[in-house]
Amino acid sequence: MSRPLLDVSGLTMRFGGLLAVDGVHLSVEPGQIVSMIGPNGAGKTTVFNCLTGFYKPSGGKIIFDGREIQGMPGFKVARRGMIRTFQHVRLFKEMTVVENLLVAQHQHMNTNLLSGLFKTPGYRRSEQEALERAAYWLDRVDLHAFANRPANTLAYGQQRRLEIARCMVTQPKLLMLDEPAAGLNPRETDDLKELISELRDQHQITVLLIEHDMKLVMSISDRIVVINQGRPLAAGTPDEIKQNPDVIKAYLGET
Ligand SMILES: Nc1ncnc2c1ncn2[C@@H]1O[C@H](COP(=O)(O)OP(=O)(O)OP(=O)(O)O)[C@@H](O)[C@H]1O
Repeated sequence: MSRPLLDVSGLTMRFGGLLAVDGVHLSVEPGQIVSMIGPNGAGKTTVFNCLTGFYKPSGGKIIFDGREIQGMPGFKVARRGMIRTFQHVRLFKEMTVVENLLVAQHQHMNTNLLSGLFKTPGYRRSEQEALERAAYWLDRVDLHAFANRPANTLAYGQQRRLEIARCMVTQPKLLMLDEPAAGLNPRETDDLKELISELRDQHQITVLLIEHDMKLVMSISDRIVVINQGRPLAAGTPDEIKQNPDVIKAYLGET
């Protein structure tokens, strides 16, 4: 078996007296789609926040792409290739669709103020590559026709797809999606499922997903990790998780 891209052990996050995440372990192999599920308030988003450097975990080890990253600031984690979306759409709403994709790449571009001021050949090359990547991903998410529209004029499902494109232009190693299907209609959810599968199958992207839509989770995931009250409850294939009595009791039984 290959080395996991992400290997989390004993992850703990305490907010005052509340142990929101308590000894979570998680392993994600390259090229897999792994879903994290659990009831509301189980600690899933807190795990995401710890992984991506938004929170400094109270304990535990996070190995990403062979390096320990626990406690590393978010911008450094992002530069190492761990990129996420949020539960609520966070686009630059007044900017156009394509501008959103260019801004995202600037943080990752190998240029500085001087090269930008003097428009050096290296800077121009980077700009050109950024534009080409933006065009490529706009095609993939079916938004090319909307490139020059302000992001806030897009339908909700399109904004969600733009967020994924915005992650993809930064060429991540791990794409983390926090409830990407929330608020989508069944048709948009199907499109999303197709897009995420395409990312894995055609672009070899590894995906870690938080999602409440069980139909989507069960059909798309290679592995599922279940968290309940901050603690790991079960991990396995969709079939194993569907049949796990603890999971049925804690989570699926509720729906
Ligand atoms: N910044 C914070 N300060 C204090 N408590 C927090 C903070 N963030 C999360 N919590 C608490 O940690 C617990 C886990 O919350 P979290 O949002 O991680 O759950 P979740 O599994 O993502 O839930 P949902 O599925 O509803 O999004 C909750 O009790 C929440 O109130």
